[in-house]
Amino acid sequence: MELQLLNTLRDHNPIVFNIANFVTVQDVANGLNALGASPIMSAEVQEAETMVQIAGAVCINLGTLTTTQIDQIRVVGKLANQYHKPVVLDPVAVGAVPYRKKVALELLADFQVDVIRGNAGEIAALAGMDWQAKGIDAGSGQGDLVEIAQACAQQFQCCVILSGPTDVITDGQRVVKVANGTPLFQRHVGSGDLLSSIVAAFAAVSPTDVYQAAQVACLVLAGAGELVASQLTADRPATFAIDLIDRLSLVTVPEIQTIAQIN
Ligand SMILES: Nc1ncnc2c1ncn2[C@@H]1O[C@H](COP(=O)(O)OP(=O)(O)O)[C@@H](O)[C@H]1O
Ligand SMILES: Cc1ncsc1CCOP(=O)(O)O
Ligand SMILES: [Mg+2]
Repeated sequence: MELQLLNTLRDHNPIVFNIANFVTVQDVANGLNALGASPIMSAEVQEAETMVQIAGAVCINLGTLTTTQIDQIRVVGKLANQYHKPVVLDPVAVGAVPYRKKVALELLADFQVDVIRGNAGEIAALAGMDWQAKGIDAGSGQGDLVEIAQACAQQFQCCVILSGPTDVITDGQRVVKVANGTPLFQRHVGSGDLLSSIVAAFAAVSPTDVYQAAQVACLVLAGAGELVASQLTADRPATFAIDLIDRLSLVTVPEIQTIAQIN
């Protein structure tokens, strides 16, 4: 895995254009900034073309979608394809809310995304596979996570990250698993949103190999979280979230390499 991409990202400080949800927008902005990217959020379709032009990549989050935002997303997605900017889609809660699934499938038919990043409930829903999602959370199911992720990637001709205790990253054929992390990620709302935006940041500095960018993003975030958790003496979700921002700013390639659990 090309972990040096972390240093490349910090050298280039790429602009990441986020269509964010209103729950976690500040966590996402601060997380990207700490890592070494330059976040910008926009909800205005009139400035869509400029946003896409100045950005290295686009992250589209469906967490608090509105009809106006869906129209903006459609314009932004098509512009990103036209300007060859990588697009990451975070299909928040499509496994639990049929309307969201319908919207996500329509958007996926309107423009090409490079990476879909979701939890098991979200990726299974897009792949049309059986799963019991629970709100924004993964929920439960019996299916094989690698098969679900591969089916989703093949259906939408893109990379898929099915995140959770182990992140499954696939381009539809090849599969890499990152087993790092901490259960504290699940105790903080917005961990998945941050991962999606970090994937976009790495895609901005690796636009010709988003599969590689997806792997590095998963390892850097999960590794940083694991390092934070190893210093906490109790279950402290708020402290975890604060310390994660600091760690994203300080973490080095050798530190991540030492703890990497990849297969
Ligand atoms: N139980 C867990 N153990 C380790 N890491 C986890 C665990 N649950 C989630 N993560 C990590 O949290 C991040 C967000 O993933 P996830 O919780 O699946 O997204 P979402 O918040 O969208 O449901 C990922 O980096 C993932 O590796
Ligand atoms: C609580 C909530 N409601 C709509 S979006 C959102 C945040 C989802 O964040 P994540 O999927 O990263 O935990
Ligand atoms: Mg999520």
